[in-house]
Amino acid sequence: MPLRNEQRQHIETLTRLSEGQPADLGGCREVIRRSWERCVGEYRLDPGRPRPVRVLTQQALKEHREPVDELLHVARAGVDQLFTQIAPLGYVLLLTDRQGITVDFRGQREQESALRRAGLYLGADWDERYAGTCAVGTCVHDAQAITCHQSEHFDATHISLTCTAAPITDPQGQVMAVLDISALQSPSAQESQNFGLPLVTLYARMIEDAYFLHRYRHCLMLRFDTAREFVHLNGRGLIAIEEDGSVIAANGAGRALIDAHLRRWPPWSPGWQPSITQLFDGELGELLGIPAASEDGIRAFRARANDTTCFITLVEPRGRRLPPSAVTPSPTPVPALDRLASDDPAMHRVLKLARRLRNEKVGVLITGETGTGKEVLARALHESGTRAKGPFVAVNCAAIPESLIESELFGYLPGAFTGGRSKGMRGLIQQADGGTLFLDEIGDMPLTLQTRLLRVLSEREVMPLGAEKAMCVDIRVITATHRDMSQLIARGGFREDLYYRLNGAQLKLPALRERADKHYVIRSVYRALLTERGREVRLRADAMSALLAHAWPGNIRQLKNALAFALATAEGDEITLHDLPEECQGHLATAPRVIEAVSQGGETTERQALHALLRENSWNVSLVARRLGVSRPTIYRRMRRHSLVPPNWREAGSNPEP
Ligand SMILES: Nc1ncnc2c1ncn2[C@@H]1O[C@H](COP(=O)(O)OP(=O)(O)OP(=O)(O)O)[C@@H](O)[C@H]1O
Repeated sequence: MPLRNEQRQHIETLTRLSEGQPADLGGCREVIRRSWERCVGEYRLDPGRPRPVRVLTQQALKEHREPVDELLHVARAGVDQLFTQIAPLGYVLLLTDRQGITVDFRGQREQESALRRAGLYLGADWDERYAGTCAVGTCVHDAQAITCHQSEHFDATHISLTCTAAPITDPQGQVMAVLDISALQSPSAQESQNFGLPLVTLYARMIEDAYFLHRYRHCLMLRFDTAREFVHLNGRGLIAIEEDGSVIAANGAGRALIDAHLRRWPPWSPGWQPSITQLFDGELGELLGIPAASEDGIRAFRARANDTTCFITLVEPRGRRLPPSAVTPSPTPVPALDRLASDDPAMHRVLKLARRLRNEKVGVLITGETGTGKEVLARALHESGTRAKGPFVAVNCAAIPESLIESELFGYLPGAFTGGRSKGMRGLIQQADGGTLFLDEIGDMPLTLQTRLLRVLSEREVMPLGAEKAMCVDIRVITATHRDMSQLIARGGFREDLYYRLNGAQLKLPALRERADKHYVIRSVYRALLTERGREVRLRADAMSALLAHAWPGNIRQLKNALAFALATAEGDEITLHDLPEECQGHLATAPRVIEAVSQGGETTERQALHALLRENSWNVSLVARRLGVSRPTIYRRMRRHSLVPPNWREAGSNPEP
């Protein structure tokens, strides 16, 4: 067959390359250049002698089809579906084995002879060693998806074709087949093929997963994704396990998670594999109990490899149910604590520890951003323990002026100081006798009082002002802070010995934006507000979506305020997106910057962000507090910390006051 002009030019370029002469490879992609070098160097292919297409005999084809028979069976639906999408665009479909032999094919009958001549046919050999650089062969070699467009093909016979291929890997991660779409003609611009790569990759993954599910259909399997909505439909990760939690096999995403785990915790012995309870932060009984534990059969767990939240469903072995003994019973219910969360992994850990601590006397320090529910958790701990019948006294150390905090906490006898009540006062510590004393914002407690508090804790006695004799108290102390206590201790602002006394155990509440059970939190806060108001108002899906998407710098407090605002202003019997405060409707810019700055611990950035927000809101502190979802005193405190003074106060020469 006479060669066309562009074929002659192509041969010339590749011949120069093979002879080590300078060749014009301008714009040639690295992956293609490496393949060309393999063709001339390793495979000794001669660009000057284009090779005819090789199609295997029926018998030889049968020998190639047999080992992949199971895959061909499972892949059929995916192959047909992909072909219906690409056929109208003039493409054909090839499924090859790992040697590049076409073991399944879909194409247009009316083009049969042209397709056969081009090698787009059942039995055609697309091994790089024979056919040179091509999508299938190069994909097998590099184990990655590739488009080989026109003159990127090595052999001049193929330079009018455009082909895109993606590997289908087996559970060990080896290429077992290749899915390819090809066309006889196409526009010369490579960009015209941009649609192909993601499409073929998607179908290759679907076939890979269908094969995995089929192959391990008699095993227990975990299917996971980072989006709850996709888990059942198209969860990316699949891990087949034994009933004892050891891993049998995993698909691509599952193997990626295992690899990330091994990178974080390198194994002590070669070939060691983490078990499922090492991969995910949960007990085996919790993982095996997923179907019974949630309405949608999905539960969130933390992946230890990268600390992300994974939503997991359990696929039970076909025709076999798990024996009930495999599923450990859920822990004894503790309603006061249980209602605080649904299936957020971080909350799950907090509540598990809280359950254990509820009747212990150890000091509990609750940390977390403002509004995450530290006081709510402290109260739940109190209500769930043996002190529930005793008092719960909450003290916000930041809200009481420094001059009063001592008398408030310790109390005083009549006449102890001028200005005191004539009958004296029982201090808050004494008021908590037999119950729980909750000291919020403990980091703001003045140093002198820290010393006195330490004495109360070690001696279990309190000495009111003006008293000569100490009085016994039986209190459990729970503290909370949103400040970095180690920094505060390093700066000398907090006594280290007191800190260790208070911090017998730490419960760290996650920010609302990080919680996997946001939906549950929104629903329960909303339900509580409706009950309080005795109303029945529906929360429409658009409002719920905006609430789920919002960053909630002020956490649950801000959420509660936003819902209360919507309930107060909504006119009909439902809350829509437009009833929510403007900043929750999806275009808030400044507020998250403030909270980001805070969470990154950047004082300068926090100052700048807060300053910008104050200016933007004409120094209206109430408005800024509402936008950030924090209290006014919190804003005043931050303004004081950063020496931010409103212009009108500067003129009057006064200080910001809460
Ligand atoms: N699980 C919950 N369900 C319903 N409401 C909640 C929940 N958690 C917190 N809230 C509400 O959110 C608001 C803030 O809660 P709380 O005062 O406990 O937070 P905090 O972390 O102590 O805040 P701060 O750091 O500002 O002291 C309160 O109005 C509380 O009622």
